Amino acid sequence: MRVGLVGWRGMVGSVLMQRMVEEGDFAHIEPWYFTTSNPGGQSPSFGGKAAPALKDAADIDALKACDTIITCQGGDYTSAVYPKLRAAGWTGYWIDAASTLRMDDEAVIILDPVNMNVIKDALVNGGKTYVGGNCTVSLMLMALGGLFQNDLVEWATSMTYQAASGAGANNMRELLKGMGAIHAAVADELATPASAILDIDRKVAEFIRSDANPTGYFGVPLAGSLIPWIDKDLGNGQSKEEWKGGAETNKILGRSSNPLPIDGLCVRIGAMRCHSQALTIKLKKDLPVDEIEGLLASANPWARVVPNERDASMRDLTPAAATGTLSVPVGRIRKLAMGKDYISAFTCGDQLLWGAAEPLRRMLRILLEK
Ligand SMILES: NC(=O)C1=CN([C@@H]2O[C@H](COP(=O)(O)OP(=O)(O)OC[C@H]3O[C@@H](n4cnc5c(N)ncnc54)[C@H](OP(=O)(O)O)[C@@H]3O)[C@@H](O)[C@H]2O)C=CC1
Ligand SMILES: N[C@@H](CC(=O)OP(=O)(O)O)C(=O)O
Repeated sequence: MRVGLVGWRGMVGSVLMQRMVEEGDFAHIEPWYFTTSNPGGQSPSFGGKAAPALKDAADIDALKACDTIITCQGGDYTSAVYPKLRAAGWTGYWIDAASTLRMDDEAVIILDPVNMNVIKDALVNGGKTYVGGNCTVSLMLMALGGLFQNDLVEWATSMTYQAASGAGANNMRELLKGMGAIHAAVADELATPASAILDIDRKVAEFIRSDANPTGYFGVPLAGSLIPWIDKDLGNGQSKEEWKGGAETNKILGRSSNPLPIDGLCVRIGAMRCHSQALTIKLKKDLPVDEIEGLLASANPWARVVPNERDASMRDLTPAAATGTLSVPVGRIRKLAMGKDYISAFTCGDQLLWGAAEPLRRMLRILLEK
């Protein structure tokens, strides 16, 4: 299978290449690398596989020569190229990280540990367009698939703690610069054990609010603060990121005609690449906590139940523990005071792996093994 790779050197694309090398995917494909900035340049040789010189990512004829195209180039690229390619008669498989096509009828949102049935139905019916889900949605479903897949959820609300990486590489850099600049603003006082903590705090607050604090990418401070809005304002009090929680979850689960109410607030915090979320879930029936934990743990090999205990939660249920791993820890599961069928849960996971690159890579494998 000739596979066109677009966006391979970006942040999501780099994680995808890394995972494809780790899993030996390049042994099964003929890679053609595309670029928007350096046509004719030398292609990389991921997985030890040589490839022709970089092709122009706007060249429809070159794209048409691919059986499958995987793009992590972004929504603008998808909007510009995908309609032209289909209009030119291309019937290959399009696998995309961008949100542009997600809600189109012809597209399936891919998260195979959760919706392999939906993917297989689409393949049988000739579906050719497969799009990775929103990172927060995918991570929630990887963690809580055991409840959703067994139709045990009446409604759910998710309050998120989303990492800087979701906004892009430059935003990750800005977070780190902000952390460093805050430290520098009070470095002398920190080096002096006798200095007054309220003086340090006042200087930090002044610095965070000052023009010297780097805020060019986020628009407001993130280090030492948080941002309670992610993505566009839909004009009804909801952010687009919050809307995706309900819309995409229901589409992934194949129940757009009978949707579950899923909503919440999405918040950016100063983590690097792990999104966390705290959930309140109304179950359809009263289930014992150990049964719930069993369902979650057995739903897929990556959901890892963390016992609802202090030490285990502090050690294993954090961005620091989950970053760079495919494991999706889920814990803090307990009955809430509202009633026996109300539970809490907390989960976190690497938003560049299950949240972005991994479902694309696995979709390619599904096609190769078809
Ligand atoms: N960030 C995220 O968490 C998620 C992102 N996505 C989707 O993936 C898309 C891509 O996101 P992301 O990977 O963060 O985007 P990046 O900005 O990291 O990369 C996108 C493209 O920018 C070009 N580029 C320009 N300068 C550089 C540079 N210095 N280093 C690397 N690439 C550079 C590359 O194209 P070229 O080689 O052609 O020059 C690259 O493919 C998003 O637009 C979104 O649609 C989906 C889920 C999560
Ligand atoms: N919006 C997500 C990242 C992202 O790219 O989402 P989407 O693939 O739905 O556009 C975040 O900021 O954390």
